[in-house]
Amino acid sequence: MKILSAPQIRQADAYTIEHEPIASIDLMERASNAFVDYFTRLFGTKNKILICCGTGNNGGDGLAIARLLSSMNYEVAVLVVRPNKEAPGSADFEINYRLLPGIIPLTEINDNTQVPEKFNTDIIIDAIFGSGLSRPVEGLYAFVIRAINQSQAEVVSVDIASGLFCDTIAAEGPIVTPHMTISFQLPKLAFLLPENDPFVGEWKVVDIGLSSDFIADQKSKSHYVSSSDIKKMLRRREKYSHKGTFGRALLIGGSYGKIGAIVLSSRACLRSGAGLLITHVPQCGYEVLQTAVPECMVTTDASFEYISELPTIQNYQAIGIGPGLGVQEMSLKALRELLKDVKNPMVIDADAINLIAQNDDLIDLLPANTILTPHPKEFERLAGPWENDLERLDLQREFSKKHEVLIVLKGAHTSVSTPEGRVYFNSTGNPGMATAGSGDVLTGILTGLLSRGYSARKAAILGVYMHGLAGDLAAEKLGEESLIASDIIDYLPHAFTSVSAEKYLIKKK
Ligand SMILES: NC(=O)C1=CN([C@@H]2O[C@H](COP(=O)(O)OP(=O)(O)OC[C@H]3O[C@@H](n4cnc5c(N)ncnc54)[C@H](O)[C@@H]3O)[C@@H](O)[C@H]2O)[C@H](O)CC1
Ligand SMILES: [K+]
Repeated sequence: MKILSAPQIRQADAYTIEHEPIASIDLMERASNAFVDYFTRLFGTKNKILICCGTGNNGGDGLAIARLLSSMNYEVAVLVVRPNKEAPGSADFEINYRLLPGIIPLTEINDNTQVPEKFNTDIIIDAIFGSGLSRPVEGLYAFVIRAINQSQAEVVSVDIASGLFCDTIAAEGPIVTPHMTISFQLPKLAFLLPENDPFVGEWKVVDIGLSSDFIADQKSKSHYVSSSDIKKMLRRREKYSHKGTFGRALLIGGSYGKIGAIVLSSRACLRSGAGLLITHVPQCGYEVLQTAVPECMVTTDASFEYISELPTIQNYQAIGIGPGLGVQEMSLKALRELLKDVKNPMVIDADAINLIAQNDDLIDLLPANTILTPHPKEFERLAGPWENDLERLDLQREFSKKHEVLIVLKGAHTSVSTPEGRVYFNSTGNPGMATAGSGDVLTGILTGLLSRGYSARKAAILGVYMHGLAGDLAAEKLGEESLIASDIIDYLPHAFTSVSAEKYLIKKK
């Protein structure tokens, strides 16, 4: 799913009106219906609702929502915020103003003294500003937003929290801090920047039927990975296949006390479709691996405690290195040797990333399309510091372009950047996955998918999605608190089948 900028959304709006064609007021009605449809699934008629409206189209939505909810027996009141008494609202605001039934209490406020001290309501629907915000909020609007934020009510924003820009980090000036945002058609970039979290809350995108042709034609550097994107990517295991078909994977890692990391990667790699896996570990890991992962073959290093040399690396469709590796001098030597020789698709994680960050010569040795999987601290070691999330995103994009690698920056909405400068935000995963070994599992999945023949871009997007989905399925059963990395592996088969089963059903029709 593409992420469009506020100006692109405005154009999509205008294009739909002209080409569907549909009257702008009818499109507003459709959007309001879509909002109400989702809202009423979450909140019953027992709740008292106050709808705070600006006088643009976001406010117009608010008025239509008020009318629709009232017709469904919700107890609704409307507050219109209009600093300049004489200024008319947008055309569609004014139409919906006239359509507002008399039974809905309507208050208009024009200056700060009229802002109620306390909102006596269960839910506030925030429809002051939407995607048309053009400058930070001040004056009367600021007063109202502060009052909304201080209220005890549950706050639901229409399209986007009032005061938040669609395409960037939070501006100065007050911004609504909603519990939930119900947004139209496409997610906004602002929803995916962690520091905006207080101004987004939970969010849901509802379809309002903007032109799919127009959206398909738009250039966008940012994408949000949806389950339908994933279904299109997933390959079928062909009937006449054998274990060689799915490729040979090599994992390198582990050190004394950290053999568990490479065990997790190995198990995840095999669960992600690799045909054959060879895991290279220091000698101390031999029995552990053979016992914990009987399906993988094990080769051992000359060193007992650390990786100090490489096995042969030819004939592998994918190599993953890093989990549990450590940053010993001898392991650095082995990594340097690997990078000098390697032509295979590769995944680089954990201490292998730290070693690259500490040794400037290594980054240029990475083959094009290598996947690196840093968490933010590791990425900072690689690419330097940033001031805010938007800067971090730019840095990630630039790093990928400059070094022709894919960066999988781990976190909520893990972002995958490609050498073309595109960024794909993941839509699965939960806070329970912030647990030891979760990253090792991801490295295994990515290596497995690469060995299976997926391109680096597809392996990264798909792997991150499946990792998150397995974590979500595990959390559904086990809860987030107790989730451990092994659970993610245990639920990987369910993640793959849940996506592929739907896909094949679609294919059969
Ligand atoms: N996405 C769609 O296709 C649809 C969106 N709808 C809704 O329309 C809003 C966007 O409406 P718009 O009229 O363009 O802007 P706003 O309502 O967000 O703002 C109104 C108006 O306010 C002025 N303004 C901007 N910033 C400030 C400020 N800081 N202080 C004071 N005034 C400000 C500016 O002139 C704006 O134009 C979208 O979010 C949806 O809710 C449609 O209903 C359906 C189709
Ligand atoms: K809003």
